[in-house]
Amino acid sequence: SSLNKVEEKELTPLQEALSQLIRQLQRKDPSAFFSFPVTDLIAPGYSTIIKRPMDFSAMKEKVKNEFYQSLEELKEDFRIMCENAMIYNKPETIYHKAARKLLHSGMKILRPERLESLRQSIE
Ligand SMILES: COc1ccc(Br)cc1-c1nc(N)nc2[nH]cnc12
Repeated sequence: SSLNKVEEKELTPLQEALSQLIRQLQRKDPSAFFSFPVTDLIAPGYSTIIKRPMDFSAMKEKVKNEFYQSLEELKEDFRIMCENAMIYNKPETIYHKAARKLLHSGMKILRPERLESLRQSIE
């Protein structure tokens, strides 16, 4: 109607699939360490050490703005996000350990066969 100024935009099949994958991945981050960008306040010097910051909110923004052209590009961002935490944080920290655990569970969710069948379902 003319009242709702903000147009409801339909999600494409790719956006639907990407959003579903992000939901599944976020469930593997119960502490929500990866929900939002890491700030230099939280992690001193982070922005000088980490060249390609990534977090789930940035991924969702990229889905919304149709930045991802494939499921693989999401997998790459997910890997970068986990690797950033393992670069900045020492191995004995909870963040390094959480990132390692998240990476392993995420790679099962994003395993090639799974993405292949999902890709075929949205072609
Ligand atoms: C958004 O980041 C956080 C939020 C809340 C809290 Br408590 C910690 C972090 C955080 N801290 C550090 N050192 N490294 C990270 N890698 C991903 N998360 C983090």
